[in-house]
Amino acid sequence: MSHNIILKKSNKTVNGTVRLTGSKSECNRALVIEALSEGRVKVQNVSDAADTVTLAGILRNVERGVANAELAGSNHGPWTMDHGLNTVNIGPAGTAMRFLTAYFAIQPGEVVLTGSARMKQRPIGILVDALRALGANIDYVENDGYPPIKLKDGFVQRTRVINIKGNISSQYITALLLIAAKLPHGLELHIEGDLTSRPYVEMTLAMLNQAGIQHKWNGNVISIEHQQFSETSLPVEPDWSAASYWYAIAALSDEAELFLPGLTQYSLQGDSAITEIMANFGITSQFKDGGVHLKKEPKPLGRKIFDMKECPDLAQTVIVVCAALGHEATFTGLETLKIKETDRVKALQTELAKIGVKLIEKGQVYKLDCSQKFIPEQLFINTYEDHRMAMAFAPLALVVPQIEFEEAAVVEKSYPAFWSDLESVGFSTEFTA
Ligand SMILES: O=C(O)C1=C[C@@H](OP(=O)(O)O)[C@@H](O)[C@H](O)C1
Ligand SMILES: C=C(OP(=O)(O)O)C(=O)O
Repeated sequence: MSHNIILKKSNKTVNGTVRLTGSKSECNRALVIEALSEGRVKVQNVSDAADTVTLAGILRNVERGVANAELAGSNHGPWTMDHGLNTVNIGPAGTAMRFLTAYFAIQPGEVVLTGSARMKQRPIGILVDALRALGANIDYVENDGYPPIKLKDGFVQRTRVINIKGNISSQYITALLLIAAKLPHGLELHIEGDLTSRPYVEMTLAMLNQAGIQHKWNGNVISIEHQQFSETSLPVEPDWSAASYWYAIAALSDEAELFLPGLTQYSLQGDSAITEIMANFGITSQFKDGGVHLKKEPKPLGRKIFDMKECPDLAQTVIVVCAALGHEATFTGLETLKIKETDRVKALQTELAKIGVKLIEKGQVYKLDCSQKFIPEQLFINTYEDHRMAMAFAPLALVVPQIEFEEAAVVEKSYPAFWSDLESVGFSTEFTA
């Protein structure tokens, strides 16, 4: 049953402490590393993001044995039995889809990996081509280049050198790096062209390193030899992408003092760049007491050019804040937004039009035009099955008296407590039937 949610805030002051769930990106890497490590690596602080819960459930079931009749026979949860084959449904979880493709490619047994309707439109051909070149047997079940895919038995490594395009999704590269140390001949990954979302690749290598896996990165070549994981635990930091919505709330408030425990200045998460971005909107970040304190300072607005290539998940947050403030900024690095949970560029354009703001595409550059901006009494925001559409527009409730969001549960993908956390600092929420 789906419910919308109505969000209001009667004043523009926001104070409080918000404990964010673990990073979905860190946690999904940690879970795959744990599964590959044969019991050596343990994850600490597992996130309750739905994407992570799904991935953890699948890996737990693999550990218990793919042929487990009870699980395979059930139509509930991620496992179903379809024409005698195990079908694993990862729903809308992009990283889980990509990481599991590499993971299952080198496991014994046959599995069909599928996902939500949107997942079937999110490309995976670059990763499948790379895995096939390595020696995996993979078939497309419906459309070439897209899930669902059938991962068959009989992986035999044919080469250690793989060329891969870097400009579509870094998740393909992470997926390959995660399995690299398990490959009998290791992996030498040659990244062709630009590398998008680079901090996510750095996060992967840093976490592998914490788990005892060494790498070399020279120019565009990353290599990992066949190696054993060491006995260790992988701690997961709270989610900086989730923190970005609190920075946006602070930016649209008159007065804000927020404490986000557990976040660190030298994070593995590239989205910690939100501290530097939001300094342009008068938000100071002070790292003390084991977390970050945000404070709104009365300052003129700062820079007007933002490149989101290294932090694409912050794009919606920052664009909505600029729109709300009438800050006519220019954005680059938005290319990959079109293949995420929805076409985020189109979704932003449609929803911003509801406050008279245009996001104008000129080749690789996007410009906000706020000349016709207006603040309505009420707003209805469509969310397109994209958690970040809901969360990025929620801070607007500091400016618009009442906002209704389609499908409140959409936020569960990465931040299940989002609405209750808003309530805890004085927003009012009401679910509609
Ligand atoms: O590796 C990861 O954890 C992620 C990488 C990014 O994707 P792309 O590399 O496709 O930009 C990001 O948008 C996504 O939310 C999480
Ligand atoms: C793009 C995202 O996730 P994924 O690619 O893992 O579905 C996201 O969380 O913004």
